[in-house]
Amino acid sequence: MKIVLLGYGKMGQLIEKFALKRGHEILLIVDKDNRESTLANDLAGADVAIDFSEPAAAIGNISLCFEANVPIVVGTTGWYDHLQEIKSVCLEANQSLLYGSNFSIGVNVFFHVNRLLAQAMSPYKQYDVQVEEIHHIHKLDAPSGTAITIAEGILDHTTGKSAWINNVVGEGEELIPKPEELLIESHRIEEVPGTHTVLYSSEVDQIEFKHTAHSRAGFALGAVVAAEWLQGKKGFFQVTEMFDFNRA
Ligand SMILES: NC(=O)C1=CN([C@@H]2O[C@H](COP(=O)(O)OP(=O)(O)OC[C@H]3O[C@@H](n4cnc5c(N)ncnc54)[C@H](OP(=O)(O)O)[C@@H]3O)[C@@H](O)[C@H]2O)C=CC1
Ligand SMILES: O=C(O)C1=N[C@H](C(=O)O)C[C@H](O)C1
Repeated sequence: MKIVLLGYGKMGQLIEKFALKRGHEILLIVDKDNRESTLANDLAGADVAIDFSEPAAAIGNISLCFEANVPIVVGTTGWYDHLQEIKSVCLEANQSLLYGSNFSIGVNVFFHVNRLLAQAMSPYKQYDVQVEEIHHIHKLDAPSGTAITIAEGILDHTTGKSAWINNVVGEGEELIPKPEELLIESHRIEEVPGTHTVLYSSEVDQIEFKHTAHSRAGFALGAVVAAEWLQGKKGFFQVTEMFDFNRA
């Protein structure tokens, strides 16, 4: 595949390595030096674009790819308030987009089991549930996209909780969750790649369900595999659609 990289920071550079290893070609890199001047014409000839830029840049990059008729994989988080609007544009314009808050296999298994766990816990009202995420201090968005996906999985299966709220520990005044609110607690510590924990706590015990990324390799390889998966498909997809957990 001929790939355009939108964003060439920590993730973009690692994705380049995995893409080359898997026999792909990097056609164009769009980053701080050329992002203002990049036009749809510059993307001509690309099979796919992979966006790991920043929350404020994602929508512009998606529009650029739609204009250029180039399928796009979006790993950038923090733009999900615009998801429905982008989905409509994508479908109306017959374009291809795959997005995911987390491309690692481990986290996608975690998403699946998180839903099963929420279902199993739903009758036991003596347990309160909370999500915790830990990331590096450079992260621009909070809560993490992964934590939002986890929270949505819990909210879908937990009666009595209707929305999530977020506290970034050490930043501003901490919100006290109401019983119907699901707390996502965010921590920003040194260079942590990404740790997510779901906690069910009662007076007598606690269940901790945790995923720890040891590096960014799982995210980067997953993004390249997602770009391969998207080839020849039209429509609006989530990374979870690449996995079939019902086989086991
Ligand atoms: N879905 C997943 O599996 C994962 C998602 N992420 C998400 O990916 C995003 C990037 O993460 P990461 O690589 O760690 O961040 P970095 O800050 O290391 O890299 C982002 C890069 O994007 C550049 N950039 C900013 N605006 C644009 C633009 N309009 N077009 C192209 N490039 C632009 C930045 O340049 P400059 O510094 O000059 O502004 C920077 O080099 C984040 O939103 C993060 O949450 C991260 C890991 C996994
Ligand atoms: O910014 C990061 O680093 C990460 N962002 C994604 C998120 O917001 O969930 C995925 C991963 O946890 C790393």
